[in-house]
Amino acid sequence: MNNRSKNNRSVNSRIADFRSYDVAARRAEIVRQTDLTEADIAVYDAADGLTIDQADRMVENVLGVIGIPVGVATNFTINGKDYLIPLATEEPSVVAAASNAARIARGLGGFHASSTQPIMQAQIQLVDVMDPEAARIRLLEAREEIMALANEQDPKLVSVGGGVKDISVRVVSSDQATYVVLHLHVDVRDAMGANAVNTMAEAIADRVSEIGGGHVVLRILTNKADLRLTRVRAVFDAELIGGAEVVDNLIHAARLAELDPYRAATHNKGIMNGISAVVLATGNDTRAVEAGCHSHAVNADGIYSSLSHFEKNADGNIVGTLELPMPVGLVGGATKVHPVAQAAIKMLGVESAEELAGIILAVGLAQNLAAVRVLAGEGVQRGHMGLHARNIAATAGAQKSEIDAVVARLIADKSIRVEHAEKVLAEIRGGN
Ligand SMILES: CC(C)(COP(=O)([O-])OP(=O)([O-])OC[C@H]1O[C@@H](n2cnc3c(N)ncnc32)[C@H](O)[C@@H]1OP(=O)([O-])[O-])[C@@H](O)C(=O)NCCC(=O)NCCSC(=O)C[C@@](C)(O)CC(=O)[O-]
Ligand SMILES: NC(=O)C1=CN([C@@H]2O[C@H](COP(=O)(O)OP(=O)(O)OC[C@H]3O[C@@H](n4cnc5c(N)ncnc54)[C@H](O)[C@@H]3O)[C@@H](O)[C@H]2O)C=CC1
Repeated sequence: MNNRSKNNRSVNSRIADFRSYDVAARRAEIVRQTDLTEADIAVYDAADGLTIDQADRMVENVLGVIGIPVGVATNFTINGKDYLIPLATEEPSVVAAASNAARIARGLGGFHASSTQPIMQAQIQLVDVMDPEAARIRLLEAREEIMALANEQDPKLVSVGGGVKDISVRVVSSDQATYVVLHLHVDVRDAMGANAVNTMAEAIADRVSEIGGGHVVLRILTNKADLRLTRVRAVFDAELIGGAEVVDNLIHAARLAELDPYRAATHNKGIMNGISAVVLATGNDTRAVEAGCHSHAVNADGIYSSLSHFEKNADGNIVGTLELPMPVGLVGGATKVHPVAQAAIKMLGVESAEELAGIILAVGLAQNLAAVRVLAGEGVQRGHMGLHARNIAATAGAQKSEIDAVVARLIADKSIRVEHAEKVLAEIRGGN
C-alpha cells in the first residue's frame, strides 16, 4: 500500500519498531521516504522550530516560544495511500496509541476518508427588525446581489473555484428578542477560511441591513462548520484488538459514550488527543477545530454524546466511524509562516485541505480506538503510565543514562510516582 510522494519517493508507513530508532535515525528515515530534505528537517533542531523574530511577527507582546514534542505516527494507510504523520503533543502515549490502532486497521484496508465541499459560513445578525419573517424573504430574494457583492471581496478565492455559493436566512427568537440572521455559505477551497468569510461578512453587512431592516450587530464566521464535514471509517481486526471478549467490551464502552455525557466527554477527549495533535503540527487553528467538534457532539435529542461510533461486523471485527467538521487549510494562517508547520505539510505530501482533513480524522479515530481498546481490556495505566514513567523519572532528577533503569523499576514495582522514582534513583546511584 505504498504511496508515491510528489517527488516520486515511496512512502511505506509500516516501519516496524520505529520506536527503537534514535532521533537521528528517525529523521534519516523520514528524509529517505518523504519529500522532506535534510535541510527541511533541520527546522526541528531549533528548540521550537521558530526563531524569536518569527514568533514576534506572529502574535503580540512576544516573550519567547514554548516547545512541544513532534512525534511521527506510523502504520497509516488512508484511501489506499501511506502517510507518515506528524503529531504535536505534550502527552505521552498518544503517538504510540495512534500508531498501534493504525497497525490494527492496516491489514483490513486502513482508513477510508471522504468530505463535503469546504463550505464555511458567516453570520450577519440584524436586530430591531420590525417584520422579521418578511425580512427573511426580502433577503432571500436578493440572493444574487448579496452573493455578487461578497464575491467581489475575494477575486483570488473565486479564481481558484471558491467563493459564495449560497445564502440562507434564519429567524432566531426567544421571549426576550428576535433576530434575523443571514448566513453566507462560502466555498473556501484550501483555506481554513475565517479571514476570507469575515471580510465578506463585513463588506455586505450594510446592504443586508438596508434590505432586511433594523441594524447589524455581529458579522462573523460561525465555528459550527456543519457544512464542511469529513468522514472516516476503518475496520479493526478483532484478533489484533485482543479477541472476542475485548471486542464485546469495547462495544459496551462505546455505547456508554453515546448514552452518557460523563463518559462522552472523556471518549471525545481521546479523539481530540489525535485530532488536535495533527492540527497543531500543521499550524492550523486548534480552537476553531475544537469548537466545531464540540458543537457537533450534541445529538438530535440535544444530549452531548460520543463523536464516534463502533459496531461489530459480520466477521466479528470492529467497524469504527467518525464524522466531524474539519476547518483546516493549507494556505493562510500559521500554516504558511511557521517553518515546522511547513515541514509537516511537506512530510505528509498533501495536495488539498480536504486530503489533510481526512488524515486528521483518521488519526482521531485511531487514537479513540486505541484508548477504548485498552479500557475494554487491561485498562489504560500499563501502556500510558509505562510511557509517562519517563516523565516521572526525569522529574525525579534521573539523567539520560539513568532513565531506562528507573523506568524499568517503576513499572516492575507498579508504582509510577515521583517519590518512588526518587527512592529508586537514590538506590541506583548508591549501587543497590
Ligand atoms: C501504549 C500502547 C500503544 C502500548 O500497547 P502494546 O500493546 O503494549 O504495544 P506493542 O508494544 O505491542 O506495540 C504495538 C504497536 O504500537 C505502537 N507502539 C507501542 N509502543 C510504542 C512506543 N513506545 N513508541 C512508538 N510506538 C509504539 C507501535 O506501532 C507498535 O507496533 P510496532 O511498530 O512496534 O510493530 C497501548 O497501551 C495503547 O494504545 N494505549 C492507549 C494509550 C492512550 O490512549 N493514550 C492517550 C492518553 S490517555 C487519555 O488521554 C484518554 C483516555 C484514555 O482517557 C480516553 C478514553 O477514556 O477514551
Ligand atoms: N472564529 C475563528 O475561527 C477565527 C479564526 N481566524 C484565523 O483565520 C486564519 C485563517 O483564515 P483564512 O481565511 O484561511 O486565511 P487567509 O486570509 O490568510 O487566506 C485565505 C485567502 O487565501 C487566498 N487563496 C489563495 N489560494 C487559495 C486556495 N487554493 N484556496 C483558498 N484560498 C486561497 C484567498 O484569497 C483566501 O481568501 C487562521 O489563522 C485562524 O486562526 C480569524 C478570525 C476568527
